[in-house]
This record gives sequence, structure tokens and C-alpha cells, in this order.
Amino acid sequence: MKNTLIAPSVLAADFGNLQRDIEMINNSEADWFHIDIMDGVFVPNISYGMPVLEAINKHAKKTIDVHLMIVDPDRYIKTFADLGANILSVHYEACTHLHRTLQAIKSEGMKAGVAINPHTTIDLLEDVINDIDLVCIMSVNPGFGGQSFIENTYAKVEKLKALITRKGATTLIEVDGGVTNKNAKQLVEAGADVLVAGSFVFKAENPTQTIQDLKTLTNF
Ligand SMILES: O=C(CO)[C@H](O)[C@H](O)COP(=O)(O)O
Repeated sequence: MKNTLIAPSVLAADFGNLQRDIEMINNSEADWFHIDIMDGVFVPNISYGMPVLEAINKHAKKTIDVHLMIVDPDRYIKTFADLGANILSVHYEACTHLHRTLQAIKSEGMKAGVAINPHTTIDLLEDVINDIDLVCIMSVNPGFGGQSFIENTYAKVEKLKALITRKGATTLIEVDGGVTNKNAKQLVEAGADVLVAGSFVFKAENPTQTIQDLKTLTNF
């Protein structure tokens, strides 16, 4: 029996009713809060920053999974630890010394994640996979919610799963972008452990039920 985790992306929440949407996640079968931080440089969009995460952290009762889409993320590792992040993912493409960055994240008491863009090959993680707690495979080009899922993601998940098994690592595989009830099961069959879903959850008529449906669909 699988234990697939569902992480609603707060990027798609209603910011005018943020506390309501946080409580919805608290009271649902969702496992994590997924928090997207964008700087307008690494990606062509600016999302939200520290004060909003501080507000979320006051109410959130589940794991806080922060995805940094920013250049030079080392500058903010301690800041995000202080703001309550439990998992901090940096982009492979944004790090010059990825191994050092992972050590710095762990030294602040957080789990260390690496996100990879659609064009970045899994092979580049080979020498560092045993140091990574979570790999976030981007199944859209990062920067915006509501984009279409890139089909090549299934093959990337399979390839990453094989690498993790071969290296005896305990790394979780997360998929982020365009996740819906159409691709969720196949992603888990390919090896995904965590599914991030933004628009599919928050634009649904009944977000709580949608989360429950995703859980049912992916735990078989
Ligand atoms: O990282 C992201 C965008 O860069 C979002 O988490 C992702 O796009 C999820 O949103 P959606 O489910 O609407 O695609």
C-alpha cells in the first residue's frame, strides 16, 4: 500500500481569504503545505515573501514545504528556518555549490530538497543523491500556477526512482506542476511520493473533496 503525500500549493489560494484556505488544508487529508517563493529573477514572476509565510506558519498545522525559485538561495537559508520551513528546496540551476547548500539547510534543522527544471537531466544528481531528502521534479516551467503538465515527467520520475534505488538513498520524489486526477496515479506508478497540486485543488468547487479524491487515487 502506497503512502502518497499530497501538498496543496498555496500559490493558488485566495489571498483575500488566506486563513480560510489554510484552515481548509489543516482540516483536509492533505499532508503538507507547499509554499512557492519566486524572486522575479530566477523565474519571471514574483509570488509572496517572508511576511506571508510568517502568517501562514501561525495557522498551519502540517509540514511546511518551501520551494525557493530564487537566485543565490544560500542568502536566505536561516531566514526560512526561522520562518518555520520544515523542508527547504533550492533549484539545482540556482546553486554553484549545491553540496554546500544542502549541508547549510540541514545544519538549520530542515530537510534539504533540490528542485530541477524540465530541461535538467536527472543524471546531474548522481553524485549528490544520498545528501538530498527530496527531489522536486518540475513538471512545468517554474514561475506560474495553472500550466499544462509536461508528459516527459513520467520518464524522469522513473529514472530518478532507479537512481535512488541503485544508490540506496532514501530521497523522496515530489512532482510539481499541472498535477490533476488525470496524471496523479501514473506519477505514483512511476515512483512519485509527493504530489503538489495548486490550481486543481483551489479552483475546484470542493477543494477538501478534491484533496480526498487525490489521496484515494494515489494510495493503492
Ligand atoms: O511551483 C509552482 C510554479 O512554479 C507551483 O507549485 C506549481 O505550478 C503548482 O501549481 P499548479 O498545480 O497550478 O500547476
